[in-house]
Amino acid sequence: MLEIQSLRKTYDGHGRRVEALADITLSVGAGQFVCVVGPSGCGKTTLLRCLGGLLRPTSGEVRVAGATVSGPPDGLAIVFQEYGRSLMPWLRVADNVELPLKAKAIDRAERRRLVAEALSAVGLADAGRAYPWQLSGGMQQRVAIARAIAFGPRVLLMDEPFAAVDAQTRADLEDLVRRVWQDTGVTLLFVTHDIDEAVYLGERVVILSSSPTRVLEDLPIDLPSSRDQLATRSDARFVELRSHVYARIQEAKGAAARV
Ligand SMILES: Nc1ncnc2c1ncn2[C@@H]1O[C@H](COP(=O)(O)OP(=O)(O)OP(=O)(O)O)[C@@H](O)[C@H]1O
Repeated sequence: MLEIQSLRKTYDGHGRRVEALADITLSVGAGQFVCVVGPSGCGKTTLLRCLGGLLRPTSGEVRVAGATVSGPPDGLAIVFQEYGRSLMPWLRVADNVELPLKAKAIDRAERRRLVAEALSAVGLADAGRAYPWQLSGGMQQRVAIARAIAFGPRVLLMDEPFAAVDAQTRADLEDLVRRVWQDTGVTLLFVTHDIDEAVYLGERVVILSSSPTRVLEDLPIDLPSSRDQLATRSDARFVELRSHVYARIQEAKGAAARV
């Protein structure tokens, strides 16, 4: 479903040249849940932006569902970290969730049904008439997730979506995303700097190197598909996998420091 071939992205400007991505090759099959981790500043957001058609690669190719990405692809939704900036403060919650649906050829009754279903899936069935600023940060992020679900994407990209919420809310949102993935069969690429989160959520964890950024390792997560915040995180295999990812990232940071 997602094909990234020899992707390179260099930013040029104001006398500063940054090679954000050196050479990334990666593919994600339909319905897979892949997490991407890497040292700070290694280009995780740049990678998602190239996939979402928001940035043009310097070279290489990105394909979504077989088509080369040259602008935002059909059937692709993105959830960003800054929920505060991604929701329209002057629109009620239900209208925020409905907004992207207006671009689709579906009638108002069906749109309303999809909105109600998505809000109920994220536990906000009774918040439709509230304004985003009347909700807590975790609730606002759930609205952003509801908006993505209601749209019915084939591909969902998430860029550190839970970085700004408290630990308890974060755990609830992680389980919510696993549930949405299992219920909808959406292809999910989830960027995070949190190693535990990546191992807990994904079927694979792709570890990126420091700049110049490449794929250091594509690690299958052989944990049972039913995950639980307490049982999974104390499982010996979970501890082994997270230690492995941690060691690889430390190694990458060490290699970068020696350059
Ligand atoms: N618009 C831009 N113009 C110039 N340089 C940029 C731009 N966006 C990102 N960069 C640079 O590209 C590199 C990768 O940035 P990016 O935000 O993709 O990394 P990241 O892995 O998501 O970072 P973090 O883990 O801190 O969120 C950084 O060195 C950053 O300074």
